Amino acid sequence: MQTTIVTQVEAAKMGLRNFYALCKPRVTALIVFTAIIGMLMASPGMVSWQILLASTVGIAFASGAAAAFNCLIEHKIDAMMARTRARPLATGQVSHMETLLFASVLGGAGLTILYTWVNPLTMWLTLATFVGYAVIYTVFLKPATPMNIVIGGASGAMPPILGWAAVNNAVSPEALVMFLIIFAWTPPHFWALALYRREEYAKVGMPMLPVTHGEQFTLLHILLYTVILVLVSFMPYSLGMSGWLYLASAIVLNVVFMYYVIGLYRHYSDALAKTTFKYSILYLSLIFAALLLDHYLV
Ligand code: HEM
Ligand SMILES: CC(C)=CCC/C(C)=C/CC/C(C)=C/COP(=O)(O)OP(=O)(O)O
Repeated sequence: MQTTIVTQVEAAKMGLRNFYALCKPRVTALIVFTAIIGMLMASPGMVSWQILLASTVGIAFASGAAAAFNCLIEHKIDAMMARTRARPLATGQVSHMETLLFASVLGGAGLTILYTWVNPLTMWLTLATFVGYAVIYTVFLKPATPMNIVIGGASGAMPPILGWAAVNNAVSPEALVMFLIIFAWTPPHFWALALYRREEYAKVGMPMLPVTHGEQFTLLHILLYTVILVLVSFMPYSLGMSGWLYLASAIVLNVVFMYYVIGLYRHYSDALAKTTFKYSILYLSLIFAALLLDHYLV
């Protein structure tokens, strides 16, 4: 009897772990972080905790559901790539029906929370973001063009706009600047990974830039988008949205990013591409943290 209960508890824990993994938790965490900064930047003072809580939960649920839909649509290619083969759908630990139900309930709950406790504008923008990633990017762009992530990156860049809209019920130039930072950051972020994973993408027939146009062309594009990122990252300061603390942080973060990207362009290695990819995540986390610190301290 006791053994049966223990087994059932273990099975339930395993089930929860699988559904959690479907939400791509670490990516969703950074997405939600940028959304929260969008909320906090939207007001000179403190934002009401009810709006903060409802928006965070609503956006997190919608983002997790979008990731789960992506896993559902891509389970076959996920099963063929070393990086993704342990995902619960690829291993068969959760079924297609369970995933569909989970993603629908989670996404529906997220949108309902946003509509009811935040505002309809945020709900509609989040729905558009959801469709942009789960349908436009995953179904149409990803298998069709090496520019998939440039266009699809618009969905990943939306969270600060969602956060801003949650607080102000509007979209403003400051929110667009934060959008632009993530939008310009996405190509170096993804192509650094796609370079050292290019054989896997080629094997599953995904037309990622290193597969279709080769190493040197991809490196040049990483470099060009990083230059755009550097320019865009100074906009919060030049528009008077942020002060010296942000400026100093952006300079340091940009110098390091350019150092990696130029190094990669001159002497490519998988190890340096991996370091650049990892640094891209640190870069985005810190530049958004700097926006926030500057907002409250300077
Ligand atoms: C179309 C846009 C994007 C593409 C194609 C992309 C692609 C990827 C890929 C392929 C990985 C590796 C995941 C893994 O190994 O499981 C990854 C990791 C990651 N991405 Fe992105 N990404 C995009 C946008 C974003 C955005 C907008 C954010 C956050 C604001 C983000 C944050 C992260 C984080 C935190 C990781 C590390 C995950 C981990 O360590 O498990 N990405 N990205
Ligand atoms: C608020 C809201 C609805 C946000 C949705 C936007 C969203 C979840 C963007 C995530 C971007 C992402 C995980 C890209 C991974 O690329 P990939 O899917 O090509 O990577 P993979 O090869 O690891 O599956």
